[in-house]
Amino acid sequence: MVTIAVDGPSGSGKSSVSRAVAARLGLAYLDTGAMYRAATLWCVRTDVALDDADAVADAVRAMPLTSGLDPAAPTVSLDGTDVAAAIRTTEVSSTVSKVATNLEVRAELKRRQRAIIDDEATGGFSGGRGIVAEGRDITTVVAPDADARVLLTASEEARLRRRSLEVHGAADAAAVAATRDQVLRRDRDDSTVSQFLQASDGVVTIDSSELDLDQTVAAVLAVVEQVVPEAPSARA
Ligand SMILES: Nc1ncnc2c1ncn2[C@@H]1O[C@H](COP(=O)(O)OP(=O)(O)OP(=O)(O)O)[C@@H](O)[C@H]1O
Ligand SMILES: Nc1ccn([C@H]2C[C@H](O)[C@@H](COP(=O)(O)O)O2)c(=O)n1
Repeated sequence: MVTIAVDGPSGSGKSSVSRAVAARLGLAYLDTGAMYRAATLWCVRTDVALDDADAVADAVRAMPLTSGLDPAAPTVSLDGTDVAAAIRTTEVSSTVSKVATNLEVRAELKRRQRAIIDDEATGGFSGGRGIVAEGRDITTVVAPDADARVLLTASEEARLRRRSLEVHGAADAAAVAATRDQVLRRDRDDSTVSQFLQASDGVVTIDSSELDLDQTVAAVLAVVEQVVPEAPSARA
């Protein structure tokens, strides 16, 4: 069983890179940001005001969330309904930090994330091979005992350009400006409860500003090979 933890700010490439690393190593893949997004959507759909911290925490503790761990096709569903697209709307992206900065919500989602990671040690999707989990507090709070811990960073400019291209299909000044809230303001709010802007002790930093996706995946695989020599070999 190998556990790989990846944290980083918005647009640093955590999800794309972690998915690819999990696929190459035959591991499960857990997108913890999707869990916070699903929690936000659940509150909206059950008419819970996001400013009511106690009501939000109660709603999240009762949330019927399922996370599919196949890196080739990760899924997220609420009460059996696929919400993969619904959790990526601008409405969810711009309000998710309200839920993610609720400390009772964090405790509940940490408990669920830990249970998923532990399940992969004995079976689960990977059949006991292990998992790549990514988010904001995986290297520090959820899995500080992970075999490999990586902080994936990129310059503000690179992160804005990537998110702008992804959401607006362009990276001109107007498109980048429209992306600032979802990247910079969100990081500012989220970093009040998690440490993902600087690496903690023992966490390896990879700066992807000047790397393309394949090069970044290769850099993470190289770290894994170095610090976890017993990890499964990467598939082509
Ligand atoms: N090294 C890279 N070079 C160029 N583009 C990249 C790189 N890494 C990721 N991308 C692209 O940047 C966009 C954002 O990547 P991704 O969603 O993986 O980031 P993230 O860190 O998970 O962001 P968030 O936390 O906001 O969800 C995607 O379109 C992805 O294809
Ligand atoms: N471990 C985590 C994962 C995510 N979050 C918060 C921070 C983000 O605003 C939100 C959505 O994450 P994304 O899908 O953009 O990676 O969830 C967190 O606080 N801790």
